Amino acid sequence: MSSVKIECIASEGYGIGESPVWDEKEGALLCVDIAGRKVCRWSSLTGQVQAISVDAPVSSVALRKSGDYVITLGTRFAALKWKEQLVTTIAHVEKDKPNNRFNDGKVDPAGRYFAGTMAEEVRPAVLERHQGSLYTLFSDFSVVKHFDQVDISNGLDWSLDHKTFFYIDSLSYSVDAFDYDIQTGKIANRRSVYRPEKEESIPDGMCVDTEGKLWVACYNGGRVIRLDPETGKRLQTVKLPVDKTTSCCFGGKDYSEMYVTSASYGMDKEWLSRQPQAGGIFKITGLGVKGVPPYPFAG
Ligand SMILES: O=C(O)[C@H](O)[C@@H](O)[C@H](O)[C@H](O)CO
Ligand SMILES: [Zn+2]
Repeated sequence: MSSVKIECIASEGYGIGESPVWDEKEGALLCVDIAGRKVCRWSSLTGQVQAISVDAPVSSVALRKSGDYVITLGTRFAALKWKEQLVTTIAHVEKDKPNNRFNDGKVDPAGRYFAGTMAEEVRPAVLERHQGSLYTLFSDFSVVKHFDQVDISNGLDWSLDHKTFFYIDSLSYSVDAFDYDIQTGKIANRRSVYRPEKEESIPDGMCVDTEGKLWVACYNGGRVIRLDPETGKRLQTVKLPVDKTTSCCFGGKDYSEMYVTSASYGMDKEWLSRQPQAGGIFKITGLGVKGVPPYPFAG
């Protein structure tokens, strides 16, 4: 058995840390602070975090084939040039829903950017229900809506054979799967592959490992769990020193390390004093399993 080690690599006290993505070229971890309206980059070489402030809640970040990054910002897909600190809008959805914003997003193996929306929260997990939708941004900058009626659009990733799309609508308390057509980007045949136990609380961000198993960050559950989407069984639980674990990705050397983001938004003083690392980024080593490199947006 490998020995699992957990380290807080940045105690930035993010409001809602989210969307960890390994940038191999930079040897860095990208992530966002949704509430703090920042895109952040932690360098594994210096241990320092650089941040770019933006003018709306930024909920996900992804690599881009042509270099730099793409982000979901408010209800927009946008391009981010890091050095220039320049943000330009690519596409705008839900102009008629001023209380909505994008939430989690990720690029599929063919370079399409998937991201879903939600109503802004009054406090964690309290919001107007069924306001969100799931979208795809294609490389030609066209946008397609897959479905609506989403509460909190969250964790997403694809199976190793690209035939299945995994998705979480947090308040449905279910990890779902769809058939995936990698040629067209279409999804079909939604079903549940896992329902969290009570102490796992709210399923949030998610990533796949090289054995095709799913890792899900449990918001208010203070843990990441490893699931077998074929059997619906939980294989492993890794507890973290903060309750609001939001998302996870693999990165580092050979993608053998796991990075976990967390939130502090909605915690009172007493809770924060018990969990001073809330809103920090954590690195987990010794899991004995590797991850899949992130796909860059093709546009
Ligand atoms: O990052 C997200 O996915 C949401 O924006 C967060 O606010 C929390 O995850 C949510 O509160 C959990 O229910
Ligand atoms: Zn999330």
